[in-house]
Amino acid sequence: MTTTTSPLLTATGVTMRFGGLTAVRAVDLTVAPHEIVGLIGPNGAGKTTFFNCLTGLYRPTQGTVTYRDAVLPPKPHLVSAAGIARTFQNIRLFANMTVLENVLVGRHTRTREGLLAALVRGPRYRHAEAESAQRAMELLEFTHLAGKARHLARNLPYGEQRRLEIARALAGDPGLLLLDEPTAGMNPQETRATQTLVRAIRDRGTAVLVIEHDMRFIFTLCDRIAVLVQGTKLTEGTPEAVQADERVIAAYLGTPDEPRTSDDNAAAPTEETP
Ligand SMILES: Nc1ncnc2c1ncn2[C@@H]1O[C@H](COP(=O)(O)OP(=O)(O)OP(=O)(O)O)[C@@H](O)[C@H]1O
Repeated sequence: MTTTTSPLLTATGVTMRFGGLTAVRAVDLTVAPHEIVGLIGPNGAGKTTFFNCLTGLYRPTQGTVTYRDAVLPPKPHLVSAAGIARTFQNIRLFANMTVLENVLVGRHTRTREGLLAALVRGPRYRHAEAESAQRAMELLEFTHLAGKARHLARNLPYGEQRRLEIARALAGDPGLLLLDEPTAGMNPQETRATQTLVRAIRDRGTAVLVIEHDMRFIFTLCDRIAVLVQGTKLTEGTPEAVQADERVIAAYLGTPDEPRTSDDNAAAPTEETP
């Protein structure tokens, strides 16, 4: 579903250098409301580094990222407060907290009650707390985890832990969700369920940008796909166009290529440590 409305997210000329290594080079990308955009590329292409530039974990060496027309500051908490949520390649749940508590943690960007209010536990705080709990339960229903709300996160099967991560990311009511390899380690059934879930997330009004190595997943799910190779955007287009592009096939098959760019006089890294 490609739309003509103005983009939610616009990355312009995003470059990220680590010393002499240019991990991401002048990448432009947009995500429109109601879009599912895929980001693919061989191992080490710069996909996660690019995500880290979008979500404030890294301050890009060059380039800007805007969300709803405002330039995003390179601070993760400000990016999530602005309305962008993400999941990570490796599971990052609070293993010894319940499923419900994990989602409630994700609500903190939406609740404005401070520490004092929490200590006093006045009516406004209790109202906010009840509202958060209700919203968290709705999200657990949506992700088919409501029956496990009181279970410890560490006791969930792998596929459900990944779904819980998505539920937690959605708890801040983001306008854009970034998923980093959401189906890694999943069996085919779990992968199909994730595909259905991502579509449902989009249908509820949250745009999605997804990194994934599972090509069947990406090509059947995304409205548009961008291909990164050695830090540079090789091409971008519909799944059909990208699938038919011989340069993409060559990049994956590993035709002899130029070595990764190494700028002797590159600037020192300016990223924040994640
Ligand atoms: N913090 C860092 N410091 C130095 N180099 C880094 C850092 N993070 C990533 N790199 C390098 O940048 C390049 C891109 O890595 P990145 O993890 O972004 O690729 P990727 O496309 O996400 O790979 P994969 O598909 O394997 O997850 C790699 O050469 C990697 O070694």
